[in-house]
Amino acid sequence: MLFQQPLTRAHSVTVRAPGKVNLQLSIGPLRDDGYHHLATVFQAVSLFDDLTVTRSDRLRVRTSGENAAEVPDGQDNLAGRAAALLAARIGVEPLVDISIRKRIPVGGGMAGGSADAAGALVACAALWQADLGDAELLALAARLGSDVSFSLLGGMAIGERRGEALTPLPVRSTQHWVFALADTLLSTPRVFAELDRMRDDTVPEPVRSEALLRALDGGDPVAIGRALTNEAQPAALALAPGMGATLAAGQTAGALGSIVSGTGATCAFLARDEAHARQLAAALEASGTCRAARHAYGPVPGPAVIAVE
Ligand SMILES: C[C@@](CO)(OP(=O)(O)O)[C@H](O)COP(=O)(O)OP(=O)(O)OC[C@H]1O[C@@H](n2ccc(N)nc2=O)[C@H](O)[C@@H]1O
Ligand SMILES: Nc1ncnc2c1ncn2[C@@H]1O[C@H](COP(=O)(O)OP(=O)(O)O)[C@@H](O)[C@H]1O
Repeated sequence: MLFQQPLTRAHSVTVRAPGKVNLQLSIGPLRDDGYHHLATVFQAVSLFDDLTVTRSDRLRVRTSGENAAEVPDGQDNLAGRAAALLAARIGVEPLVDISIRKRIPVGGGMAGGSADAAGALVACAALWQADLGDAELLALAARLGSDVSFSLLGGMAIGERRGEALTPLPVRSTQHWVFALADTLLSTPRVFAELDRMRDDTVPEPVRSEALLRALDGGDPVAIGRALTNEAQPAALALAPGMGATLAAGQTAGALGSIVSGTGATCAFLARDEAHARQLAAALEASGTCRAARHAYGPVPGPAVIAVE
């Protein structure tokens, strides 16, 4: 059992849930159901949201931290939806206060909402001593959003279909990243719609990048940096052109790879090692092309219980 940590009548459970970056994002044609087939390589990274779930008389969600005002409350919040879905599945009332401390940039292409949903599944499963297997928890995750299954799994994985069909990848090395946080938020459906608008009718099915998988196998950061690709990037740049200057600043400062994270608006820069990442972060902040630059590393495990009361 990967995700469940049964507890005896705890009052509250705190979980730490990581964000993600896509090292490859290949996007097929628009499907009839409004989604796109993907071939992506997800990596969970050390930018974390902390989420505390406490027994209560009703379902509430409160958010604090950067851009908390942009995050909805209650069942519009993905963490609230996750708690309600799990409660319905196991036949209990979703009577919990969920308090989220956000560090993953909101609308940043780093799956913060999905991290919170996955964190809520783990925390509530522990609080309610839910007797579910990993496969069933992953299936609940997939119903909440395309990215939530990976947010639950953590580590590194290939994602296919909507992104929910996962093949875990072995971890051969640690990557050090700098994430340049933007002043703007980007909406995932808007970026996909812009991509569809920019493309002609002959979009091929997405394919896994063998070059990236080989580079990850070898663990050489220079090769990994060269193999980073993101087909959503032109659409994200069309909607948030300011990211162009951020990407250029990272390249000038010596990043091994510079890429929009998912559908943006965060830019991700690969560094040689931790010291190089700290230099890059300082150079990006000095460039004035982003709101802030954060060092993080990956892969890291999925949501983990860090406190029980
Ligand atoms: C693009 C990715 C890449 O990892 O990440 P972000 O940049 O948002 O972090 C994900 O696929 C985002 O996953 P997630 O945020 O869970 O998306 P969902 O809630 O399932 O879908 C939101 C909307 O995005 C579009 N969508 C999402 C996934 C997919 N495979 N095809 C799509 O076209 C659809 O318009 C859908 O209505
Ligand atoms: N717990 C949550 N955290 C962040 N955003 C959430 C959450 N629940 C719902 N949302 C909504 O999802 C939108 C995008 O979520 P987020 O995961 O931060 O970005 P992205 O999809 O770019 O990775 C937000 O603008 C917000 O309206």
